[in-house]
Amino acid sequence: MDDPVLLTGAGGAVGAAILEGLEDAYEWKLMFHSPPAEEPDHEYLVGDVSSEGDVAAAMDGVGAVIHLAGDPRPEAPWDSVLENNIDGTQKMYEAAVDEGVEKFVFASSNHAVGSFETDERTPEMYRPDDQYRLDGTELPRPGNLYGVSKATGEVLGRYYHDQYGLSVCNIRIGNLTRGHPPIDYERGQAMWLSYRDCAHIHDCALQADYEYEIVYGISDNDRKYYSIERAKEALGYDPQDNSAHFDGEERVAEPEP
Ligand SMILES: NC(=O)C1=CN([C@@H]2O[C@H](COP(=O)(O)OP(=O)(O)OC[C@H]3O[C@@H](n4cnc5c(N)ncnc54)[C@H](O)[C@@H]3O)[C@@H](O)[C@H]2O)C=CC1
Ligand SMILES: O=C1O[C@H](COP(=O)(O)O)[C@@H](O)[C@H](O)[C@H]1O
Repeated sequence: MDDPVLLTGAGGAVGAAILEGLEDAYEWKLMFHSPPAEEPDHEYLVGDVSSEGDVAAAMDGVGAVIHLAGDPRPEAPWDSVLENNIDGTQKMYEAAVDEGVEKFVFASSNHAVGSFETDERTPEMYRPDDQYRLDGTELPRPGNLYGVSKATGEVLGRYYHDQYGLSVCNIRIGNLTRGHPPIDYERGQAMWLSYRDCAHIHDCALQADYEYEIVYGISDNDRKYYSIERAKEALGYDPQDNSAHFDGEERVAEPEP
């Protein structure tokens, strides 16, 4: 990727993981919602993804997009997800087409499929010996309006891929936490995404050749109910971390060489 890569939501947690891992790997153009506390080392702008003008300015001159900006709260109300997540994502896609962007990577979520976690399947599906897997070919099944907005983002990508030819990768991100997996939270450990695996999967999504993909963005956890096979096949994802290698905050095993 020779052209700059636009990273929206650059001031957030996922943005931090990506920038920490890939700081020097790309020419970044960062979009913040409010002025950053410290002057970034990269080109940046402040704007809102629901503003056509801000989005056009952000998209100017970029060859690829990682779109993270939005309301990330599972309990977010409809008004907010409609404006920040759905309308914002549609404006991003429209501007990406106008700019002739090649690749669009969208931060989807485990919450797009949250209703697969039925009373009958839980908590067993969160455990290492359970074989239940979602693999990205299933239809969305959101458990909240935030999940509806993420499923809608995936469908917007399908439309812009089919009608305008953009390469689109939807990463259904699990639970990103810094340093160690969530503690006393089986579900969170099953969908843990470490900071370095988060940077790596986004790197893969910028480098690989694909048409339209939906993949799960989790580390290679012993506990899992999301398959990472498609991310491996389509993107060359090779995660290094596993929530089973931790006892609380402590790493108790190293990744396999
Ligand atoms: N952190 C996680 O474990 C997961 C995150 N995601 C998704 O990844 C993306 C990033 O999440 P986080 O970094 O955790 O959230 P965050 O809240 O830390 O970062 C989101 C950023 O987007 C910005 N933003 C919000 N609305 C905006 C708008 N209208 N225009 C411009 N910027 C706006 C916020 O100011 C914030 O800096 C979100 O789309 C979220 O839904 C999905 C699954 C799991
Ligand atoms: O999509 C998201 O998912 C993570 C994990 O979900 P949770 O229900 O286990 O909290 C969440 O932390 C994050 O805020 C959200 O954007």
